[in-house]
Amino acid sequence: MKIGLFFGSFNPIHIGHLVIANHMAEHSDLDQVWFVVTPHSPFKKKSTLLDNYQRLEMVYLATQDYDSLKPSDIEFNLPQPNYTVNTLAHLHEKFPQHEFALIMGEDNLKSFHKWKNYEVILKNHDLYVYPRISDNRIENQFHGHKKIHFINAPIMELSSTFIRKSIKAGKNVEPMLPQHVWKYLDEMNFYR
Ligand SMILES: Nc1ncnc2c1ncn2[C@@H]1O[C@H](COP(=O)(O)OP(=O)(O)OP(=O)(O)O)[C@@H](O)[C@H]1O
Ligand SMILES: O=C(O)c1ccc[n+]([C@@H]2O[C@H](COP(=O)([O-])O)[C@@H](O)[C@H]2O)c1
Repeated sequence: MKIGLFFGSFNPIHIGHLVIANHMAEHSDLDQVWFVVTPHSPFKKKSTLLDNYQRLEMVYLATQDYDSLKPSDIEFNLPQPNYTVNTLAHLHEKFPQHEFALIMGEDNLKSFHKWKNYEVILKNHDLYVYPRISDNRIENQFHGHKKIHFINAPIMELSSTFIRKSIKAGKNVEPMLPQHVWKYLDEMNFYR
């Protein structure tokens, strides 16, 4: 199978993530999309992060009704911060029968040259890039690259940061979250 990996903190997972992942599964040659819950992203502070298993539970709740979308805890037992190149090597060993591609927003492609061993990632994997509004420009080396595929998914300008801040300020965020996720985080009093 060809599997697209959507890496993120998912703190919490929101409708934006789900729309992009579903679009990739439905409108590209990817058979499945796995949401890889990252314990500690290399460029992010850990301070506002919920526990790994609580973030995984929310991804599970968001994806349970979709056959082609799956949660993954593959990074939970790998060294931190989690470098994607290491995770890809680990996945290749564990699932030699699958082909793994990376899903990322245009914003992340603009800083992709700062990722650990990004040349190795590009040598061995396809990148599926969706549009995202952001500053900066895509490096020349990535224009017309045969491993980089631009997929015309809808632009969803939501962010987990905005959702967390809104909850803290007592605002209603229900429409921005998959329904089961909203119920769970409301019951658990997360981000208040
Ligand atoms: N609204 C969105 N549309 C498309 N991609 C998104 C959206 N929000 C986040 N992403 C991308 O999804 C991946 C996982 O996102 P992440 O969990 O880091 O969410 P985030 O909403 O950007 O989080 P935070 O606001 O906490 O930094 C990242 O590659 C991020 O760029
Ligand atoms: O491997 C790297 O050097 C690297 C650097 C930055 C980000 N990443 C991955 O990209 C994912 C999205 O990053 P972020 O910071 O936009 O949440 C994150 O979960 C990491 O898995 C990976």
